[in-house]
Amino acid sequence: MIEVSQLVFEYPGHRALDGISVSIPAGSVTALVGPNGAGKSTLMRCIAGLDQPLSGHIRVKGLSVEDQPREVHRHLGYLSDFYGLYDRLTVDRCLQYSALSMGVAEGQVAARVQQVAAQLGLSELLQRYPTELSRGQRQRVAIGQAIVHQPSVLLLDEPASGLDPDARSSLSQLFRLLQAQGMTLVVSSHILSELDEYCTHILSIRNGRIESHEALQDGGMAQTTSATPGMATAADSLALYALEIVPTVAADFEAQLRQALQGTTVQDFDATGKRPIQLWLPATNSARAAWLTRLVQAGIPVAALAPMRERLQDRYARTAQARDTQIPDHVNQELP
Ligand SMILES: Nc1ncnc2c1ncn2[C@@H]1O[C@H](COP(=O)(O)OP(=O)(O)OP(=O)(O)O)[C@@H](O)[C@H]1O
Repeated sequence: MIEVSQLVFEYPGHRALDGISVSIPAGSVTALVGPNGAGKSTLMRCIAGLDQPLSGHIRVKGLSVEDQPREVHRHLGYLSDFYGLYDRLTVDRCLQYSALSMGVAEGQVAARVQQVAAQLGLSELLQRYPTELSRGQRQRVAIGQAIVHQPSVLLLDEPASGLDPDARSSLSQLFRLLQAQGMTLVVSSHILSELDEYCTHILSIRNGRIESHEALQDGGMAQTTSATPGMATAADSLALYALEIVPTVAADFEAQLRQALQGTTVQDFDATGKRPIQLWLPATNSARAAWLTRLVQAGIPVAALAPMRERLQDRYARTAQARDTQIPDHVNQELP
């Protein structure tokens, strides 16, 4: 749906994107993450055709952003991190204006505005002016403006900043609904727990380069990964599981459990049985079954084993840890 190839973008004296190539599949919800200054907003602006890259190409729905920006805009919604609203137009007028400027046929504008207002809980606010709205309500109007023309791709830069927990939760629901309707979303946020709820992919960038781009399995409900992100083959891919054991009082049980789990990457260990042990197991059923058989034969009273989703926060930290422990190429070159 979005194809970015060898994208380079420079601000005067600063290279903000340094050879980004990525393919974002149709119907996915991609969390765009990275530290401050990584290049997230710049990448979104380039995809939206608002900034002209130095080199490289972007295609949205097969259309070239460089050559056909107007056509691309009809398929694309964009919410900037610093969005503006027309304070002298009512909410109704703001939405109408966006719809018309995005090419919605005049006869369909009123219906589209009503539909978007209902989706975003703005129906009661249509006759108000943006200056009379709370921050969260203004945010919803801005999102309404971005989706009123029913784009197939929606780019949202920090959409939940300044929203209260209720508003964040209804925003998550809205994103899930839009995805279910077939929309492709790219959402940047520093609040990983918020992205956790609805993302299917995580795209991590740093210093203008892609650090990792991974799919979260089953729309994110469970996830396979490798012990060393980015270096696994299909055969050695691992998935995160929750292992429940029957609470056991035997004095040497903890040692017995640790012994049985040796060689397995354990993310959260608890020998009391009060909370599940989180651990990485082979993603293939046969290999996992063999592991489980050995565990039971070792006398561990297994009560349940269930796939679980790794929190984005943990995944992000793990990727960063793997990066920090890798020996850079230039260090290798200096070795005798
Ligand atoms: N107008 C500008 N002129 C010069 N440099 C800029 C400009 N805008 C951004 N930059 C630089 O480009 C880099 C990427 O900025 P960008 O806003 O894309 O990062 P970001 O990942 O969105 O950061 P944040 O999480 O803080 O919003 C940063 O180093 C930033 O300082």
